[in-house]
Amino acid sequence: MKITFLGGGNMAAALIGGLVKQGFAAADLQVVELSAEGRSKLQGDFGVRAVEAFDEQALACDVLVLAVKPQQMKVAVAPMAGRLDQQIVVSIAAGLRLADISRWLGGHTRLVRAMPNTPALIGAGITGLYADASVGAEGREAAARVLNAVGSTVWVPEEAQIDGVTAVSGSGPAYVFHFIECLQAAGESLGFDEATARKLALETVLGAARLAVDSDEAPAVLRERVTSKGGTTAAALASFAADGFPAIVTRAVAAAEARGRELGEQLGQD
Ligand SMILES: NC(=O)C1=CN([C@@H]2O[C@H](COP(=O)(O)OP(=O)(O)OC[C@H]3O[C@@H](n4cnc5c(N)ncnc54)[C@H](OP(=O)(O)O)[C@@H]3O)[C@@H](O)[C@H]2O)C=CC1
Ligand SMILES: O=C(O)[C@@H]1CCC=N1
Repeated sequence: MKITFLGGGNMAAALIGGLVKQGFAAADLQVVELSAEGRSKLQGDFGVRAVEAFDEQALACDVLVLAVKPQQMKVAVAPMAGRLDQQIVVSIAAGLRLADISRWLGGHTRLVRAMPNTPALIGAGITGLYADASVGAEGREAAARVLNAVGSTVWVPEEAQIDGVTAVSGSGPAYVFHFIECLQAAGESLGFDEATARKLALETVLGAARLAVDSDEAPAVLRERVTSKGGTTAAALASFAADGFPAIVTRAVAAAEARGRELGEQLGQD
């Protein structure tokens, strides 16, 4: 399967790195990337063909992954308008709706919306997928194959739910990194040096996530098992509750979802 990426930034590099690690041949992967520095990094790191603008070779792919920023998409896809045929086009852009992308592409409808996340780089991504009704089983399989190479996938039945996936797992790694930063800073405030505090925070998040993934029990049950009555964890969790932690998370995720919808509405007017 030949895959071309439009845009070779953070997320495309995570996907390409993941695909290469999973055994996809670099010769089957291409990138169209404006920046010369970006192109030479992708060529150097992964051995993929990287070009500045679309040419026939870049167009001759089975799957075209649109990986530029939402605000760059309309201009970036213009050179392809009316030149696509059987390619499955997978947009990973936050917010952008398939109807708008289809219009910018001159009416191409073999479109899939995907929302991956950066752990794709280590094969631990999670991607939400939604396909236009005109995409058959083969097209859905092709899109899922790309994303399954870098982690797991879930299909959602409504396109609007991709904004929810974006808010939970697309942006989610940043929330977890932020929590790690805060836990490390809290450790440093107790007198640990930076390296020790980071190790304590990182290994805790890694171990807890692994335990939760491996367990049949709900995270709430695992949490209760750490929480001795009248003990230290109970004191910390009471402090979280007093500060409204669940509501803080709910509001943050709602803000991300609303921003996705807003981006789609604003940029779709063009
Ligand atoms: N980062 C993440 O965790 C995730 C991002 N996404 C989505 O992925 C997309 C890319 O995000 P991200 O990788 O972070 O962004 P980046 O800005 O890192 O990557 C976009 C790349 O595309 C290049 N580019 C811009 N215009 C063109 C063009 N016309 N032709 C070719 N290349 C072009 C940019 O160059 P230049 O910098 O010079 O403009 C840049 O290198 C976004 O739509 C985002 O919503 C989805 C899931 C997770
Ligand atoms: O912040 C963003 O808009 C993108 C989409 C999900 C993660 N990064």
